[in-house]
Amino acid sequence: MDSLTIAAIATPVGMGGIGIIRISGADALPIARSVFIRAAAPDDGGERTALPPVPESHRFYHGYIRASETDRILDEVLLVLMRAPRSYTREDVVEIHAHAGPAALRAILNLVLKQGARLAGPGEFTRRAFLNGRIDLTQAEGVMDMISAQTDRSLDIATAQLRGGLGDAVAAIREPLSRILAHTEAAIDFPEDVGEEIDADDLLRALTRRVIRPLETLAERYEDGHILRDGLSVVVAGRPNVGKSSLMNVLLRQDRAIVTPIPGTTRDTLEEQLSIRGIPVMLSDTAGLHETSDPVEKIGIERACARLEAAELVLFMTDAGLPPTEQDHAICQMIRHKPVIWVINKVDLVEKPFVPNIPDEWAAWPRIGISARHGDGIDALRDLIAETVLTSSLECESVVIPNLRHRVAIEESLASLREAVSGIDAGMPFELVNIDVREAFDRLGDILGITVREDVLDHIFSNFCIGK
Ligand SMILES: Nc1nc2c(c(=O)[nH]1)N(C=O)[C@@H](CNc1ccc(C(=O)N[C@@H](CCC(=O)O)C(=O)O)cc1)CN2
Ligand SMILES: Nc1nc2c(ncn2[C@@H]2O[C@H](COP(=O)(O)OP(=O)(O)OP(=O)(O)O)[C@@H](O)[C@H]2O)c(=O)[nH]1
Ligand SMILES: [Mg+2]
Repeated sequence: MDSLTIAAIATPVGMGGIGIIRISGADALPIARSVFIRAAAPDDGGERTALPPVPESHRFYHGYIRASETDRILDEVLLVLMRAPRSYTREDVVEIHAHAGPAALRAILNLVLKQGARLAGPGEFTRRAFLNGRIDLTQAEGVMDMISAQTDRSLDIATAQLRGGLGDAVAAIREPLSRILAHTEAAIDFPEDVGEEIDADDLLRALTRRVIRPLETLAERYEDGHILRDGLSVVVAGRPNVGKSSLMNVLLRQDRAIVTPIPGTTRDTLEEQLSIRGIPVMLSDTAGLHETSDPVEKIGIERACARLEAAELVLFMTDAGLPPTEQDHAICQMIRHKPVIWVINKVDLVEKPFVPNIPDEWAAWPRIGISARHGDGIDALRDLIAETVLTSSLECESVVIPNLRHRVAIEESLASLREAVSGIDAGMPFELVNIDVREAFDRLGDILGITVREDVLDHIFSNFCIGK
């Protein structure tokens, strides 16, 4: 990566009150100077002036952006300089706060680029913050999650990560591991000095207690983090016509799915993201499950089954006015190992829902009567979903493992540590054990971005938006 000064529009495209152009690098100030003139301040005798030779850091200057060739004023702006290292990237940063409008901002950006800045790549400001040591890689990833967070809970996770929660947890495990590593390496390099002193039992105890167990605890939190980040996969399943699509619509508060009295209305799987009591949910409506010879319906039902396989919570729906059928029992066979809420729909049609001698499995599921058509019981259903999710898997702690990259690194680290342990148990020489310990240590370094490869960095930051 080059060390050129970079620039980009930092605010969203579109119309808004204010838009910000951000410039970072050694030339940020000279570039800003060449495009900016200060507004006439009364105590300057009404003269427009250039920026002072040494502008104050973190102070707003009021003025204009001027194209030097044409002398044309492009916009009235506020400009702020943040002197290295007291800036987001730890380089000199200049922000131009202009009127937001796609054309206006682009014109200013073009001017800045003409003065020698390069257009920033996706996430490049944050990448520089990382490379210059202001934040670790998990914090950089937290920045990204923060931007894409759509619900309060995913926001909580991103904020914790941004503050360094995960990074600190990993660093706290990496630290004792580094001491163990130093020890085993010394044993190799100077066997006559320390070789005798290393006690295999002590080593095993330290590895297990200080490293392996804390790492295992951290790994367990991945699932929770993933749910809060990508949304819990909730699938509505049941026979045709029980009201699945109606429930989808009422939960989404919009007419998303087609609803008709004709069984077999929903043919394909529909999927929408929503927030239920602050929990991000990916909700799927599926084709009614039953035996059919219709080839289109068949495909829809196959898709529904595939979706059910992957579901993290199933809303199993029956019709309050109808007795359970063979079909219902077949569906239950499919979902019996999953968390299920039994949703009895159309309670508006009956005095009492139809629940005669149901199988044990059904009886064990939390059950709720609703009317998807009239909205009865929907709030209670939302509560029940949140409660089921929170009590079954999600214990939202401040430190969770939110992405696959982290999980893979932790799993690899654990695998190497277990190798090391069995090596020590088997009385292998430290030279060999040390290879595994070093490997485990490096995988933890990957999480923080200490030992991570350039192409991995490219991949992570390519998911960012330009200007961040
Ligand atoms: N106008 C503006 N608003 C913004 C940002 C920005 O870059 N510009 N941010 C961009 O994401 C966020 C705020 N995050 C920031 C994080 C660190 C530093 C920073 O300058 N840190 C230095 C020095 C801090 C100090 O002296 O107080 C450091 O930590 O070394 C700035 C912004 C959100 N709002
Ligand atoms: N009375 C009453 N009718 C309902 C209720 N919920 C849905 N319906 C009606 O039941 C019929 C079927 O509803 P859908 O939501 O299309 O049912 P579905 O389960 O998606 O049906 P398929 O897509 O064919 O599997 C429609 O006529 C709805 O208006 C309810 O709570 N009460
Ligand atoms: Mg439907």
